[in-house]
Amino acid sequence: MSALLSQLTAGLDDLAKAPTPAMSGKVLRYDGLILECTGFPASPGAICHVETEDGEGVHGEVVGFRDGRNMLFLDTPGARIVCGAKVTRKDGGHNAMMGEALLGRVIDAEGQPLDDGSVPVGDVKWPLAGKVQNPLARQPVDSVLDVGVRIINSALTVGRGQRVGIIAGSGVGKSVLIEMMTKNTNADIVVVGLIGERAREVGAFVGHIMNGENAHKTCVVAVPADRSPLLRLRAANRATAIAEYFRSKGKDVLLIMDSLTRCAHARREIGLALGEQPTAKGYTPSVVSMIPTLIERAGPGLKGEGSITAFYTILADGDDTNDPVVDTARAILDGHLVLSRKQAQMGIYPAIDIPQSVSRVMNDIVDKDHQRAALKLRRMVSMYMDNRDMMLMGAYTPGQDPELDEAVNNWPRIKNLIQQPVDEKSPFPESRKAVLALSGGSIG
Ligand SMILES: Nc1ncnc2c1ncn2[C@@H]1O[C@H](COP(=O)(O)OP(=O)(O)OP(=O)(O)O)[C@@H](O)[C@H]1O
Repeated sequence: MSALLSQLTAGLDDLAKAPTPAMSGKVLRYDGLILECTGFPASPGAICHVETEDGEGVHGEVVGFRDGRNMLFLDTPGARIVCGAKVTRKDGGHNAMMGEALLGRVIDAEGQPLDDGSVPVGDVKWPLAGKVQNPLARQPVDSVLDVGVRIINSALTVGRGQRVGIIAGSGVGKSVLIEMMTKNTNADIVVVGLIGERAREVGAFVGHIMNGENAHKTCVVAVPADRSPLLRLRAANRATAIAEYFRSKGKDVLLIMDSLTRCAHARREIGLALGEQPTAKGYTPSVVSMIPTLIERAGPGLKGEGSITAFYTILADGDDTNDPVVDTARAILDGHLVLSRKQAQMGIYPAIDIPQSVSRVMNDIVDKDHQRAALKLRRMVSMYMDNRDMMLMGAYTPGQDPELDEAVNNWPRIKNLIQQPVDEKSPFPESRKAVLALSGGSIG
């Protein structure tokens, strides 16, 4: 017995004397963005500190290793790094601290405050890349999430756990729409990821949503366009991780990611810098795999958990709705809202193009009367919009097509249903009543 004990003690002593693996290396190659250093144990996603000539130091994320060397993508492109500079591994690359302290706060990709408050201190460690869930164990999407926007609640009803794209060109009212949802939803928690937007816009947007009645249950993660692509992707992961954390606590979370396209651009920048082959519109294969990975993290939770209802804004450059990001996202999302420039030009806001938009879960979560009324509204809008040019030319004569006549006669009421000022809230029961009243269903 005593021999075994002394053997064990000796073993422990040896272990204590063994050299700990070096957690630092020296810069060998640097092209202004990607850095290679002598290898040390660090998996992709780990954060390292790199010494700079001016003594400030910068951070980089390990994106891989090759021939025994670590490759880092820097969060400060063009930093003054010299050959042989020291690279040291830091903690905190893979996890983030979560807790109630995040609510009512605006933070950056690293979890540092962008508002006037102190660093929000969480008490639970959560992986930034998310926790893998058994898809079969997830709850179904079977109840309505009230987003407070009449046309969405009534004609494109969103379910708790649904993932929806907002596809739009520039300046057609995306930001105002997400501001309305953020302020008016009845979700328990709202998480907004502002990724790669203009800094001025970020400030204005945060100012608006953090003054609403939902501000106390809202967390914003913001990284403007001028920051490194790495930070932009980190912010998207952090926002999703925060939503996952609150879902695991049984909360129904509304996650808004503005924009998925800028996340794709960030991934493209990193992929190209690492030598990936560009495909359509310069997007690299890693972009196509990143989009489903990010979107699949949202959705309903496991039994006893809450849900993440997610909206991803997708920029249709030049109003091209066949963009690869639009295509990839549309295939995996459970619905999309297309914002129409034509409708915005007519001054009808929110400029949601009803015939082109779809909520794939609506029929599972609303009653039959509501479904019929929404379908009728869709037909009337489509009829009116398709024949509008003819009417403007004076070629429309009533009495030739009863469906078109009905759409024309109802147009002022349809417009009233769609139009909603920024500061107006339209709860789900009221929105449902409005569409049933318009389409002649029983309101009951
Ligand atoms: N519900 C609304 N009621 C009245 N006006 C609106 C509404 N929604 C949008 N607008 C008008 O549309 C303009 C553009 O909206 P917004 O800034 O949301 O567009 P965007 O698509 O986010 O633009 P960008 O692509 O530049 O970020 C607003 O300044 C406002 O005049």
